[in-house]
Amino acid sequence: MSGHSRRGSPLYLERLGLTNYRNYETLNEDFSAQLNILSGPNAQGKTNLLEAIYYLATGKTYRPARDLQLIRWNHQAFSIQGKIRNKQGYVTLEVLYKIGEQNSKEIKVNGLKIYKTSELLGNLTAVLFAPEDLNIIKGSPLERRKILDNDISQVSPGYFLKLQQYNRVLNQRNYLLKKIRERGKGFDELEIWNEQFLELSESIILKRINVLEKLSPLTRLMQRKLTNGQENLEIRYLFSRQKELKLNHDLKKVLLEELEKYRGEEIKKGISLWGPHRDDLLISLNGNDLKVYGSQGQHRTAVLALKLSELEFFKAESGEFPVLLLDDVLSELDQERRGFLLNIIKEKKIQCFITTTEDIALENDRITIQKFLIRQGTLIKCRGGK
Ligand SMILES: Nc1ncnc2c1ncn2[C@@H]1O[C@H](COP(=O)(O)OP(=O)(O)OP(=O)(O)O)[C@@H](O)[C@H]1O
Repeated sequence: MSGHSRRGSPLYLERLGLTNYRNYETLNEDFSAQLNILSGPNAQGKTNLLEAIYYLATGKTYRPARDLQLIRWNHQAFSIQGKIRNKQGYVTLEVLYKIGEQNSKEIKVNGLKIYKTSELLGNLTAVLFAPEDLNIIKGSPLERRKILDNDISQVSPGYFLKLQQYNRVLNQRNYLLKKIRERGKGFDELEIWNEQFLELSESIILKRINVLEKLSPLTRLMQRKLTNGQENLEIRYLFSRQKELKLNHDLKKVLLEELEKYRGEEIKKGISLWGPHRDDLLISLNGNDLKVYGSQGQHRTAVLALKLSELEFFKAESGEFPVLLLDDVLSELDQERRGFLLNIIKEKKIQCFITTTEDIALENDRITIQKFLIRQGTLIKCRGGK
């Protein structure tokens, strides 16, 4: 990596460049290391910009879209470039996606092509908070697992690789289970795949529980701070959506028992019925399942607490706070929570991008605010910052 060491300085995205990305034809902009406010009416490109930053951090979009759909309409390729300052010094990241006979994606770190997305991870880390994050509480188990998987992948690229391997093994195992159901053949092969399935399941679940045992106390603390000590938030790992798993449990034994328990049924149904892809998180407030008993406001506060604890988690794991992307959520928070959030951003020196349709007044001194107006994929920097 190039550049001088910047021990203790905050990580931030200094410059972002876009070419034919969503509704941006070209963009080349410098950002503040602290607060960047992106304001504009609906459908102008505010979320698209946050999405591009998140893409640079994770190598994929977080929205339900394929790479192909990110290319500006009637064009053949998109690119995202970022100049990042992190503990390594300066790092440049670049993603280029092209339509061709074989659609192709190229990622470069400091100008050098990398061949695995896992090598991109960790250069720029990001936490996103968007309105749809309420689904973390209300939505399917997938929404809750995604939090863990996305966060862990950013700080442990090895975990990201394990997830990719797991998905391949899972597909293969499902294919075999179906084959056995239909033709009654393939039992020996299944045993071989089961070995890998067990090994990967163990390592993924172990890492998730490990991280959760760090994240849960942080979230609990944040929730207490946000509610003047009134609410105790707890997050627990639910194996197969029902069994609570902790670090001190004999995971190998639990997994082997599950394998035996579902053996017949899996063949009958032709699909894997257990594994990390079917686990869940139980989020409870003062002992009650938040999804079932919580009010809308409690859901919102819990998600905020979770997001804030993710920031601390990244700091503890990588030594740096991530970039915080707040998509249209500030207006959803009351004055007190908004102040709490802004104070954290200021005190911890976290670079933050806030999108908004309203002109938000942020009564906050001692923080550098750079405002931008977004109009149809064009950024207009407001002079004087504020
Ligand atoms: N591949 C694409 N090519 C061109 N334009 C696109 C593409 N994908 C999305 N858009 C356009 O981007 C715009 C949406 O941008 P974005 O989601 O960033 O809106 P926003 O400014 O965040 O709005 P809101 O306040 O409503 O959330 C829409 O006008 C949409 O048509």
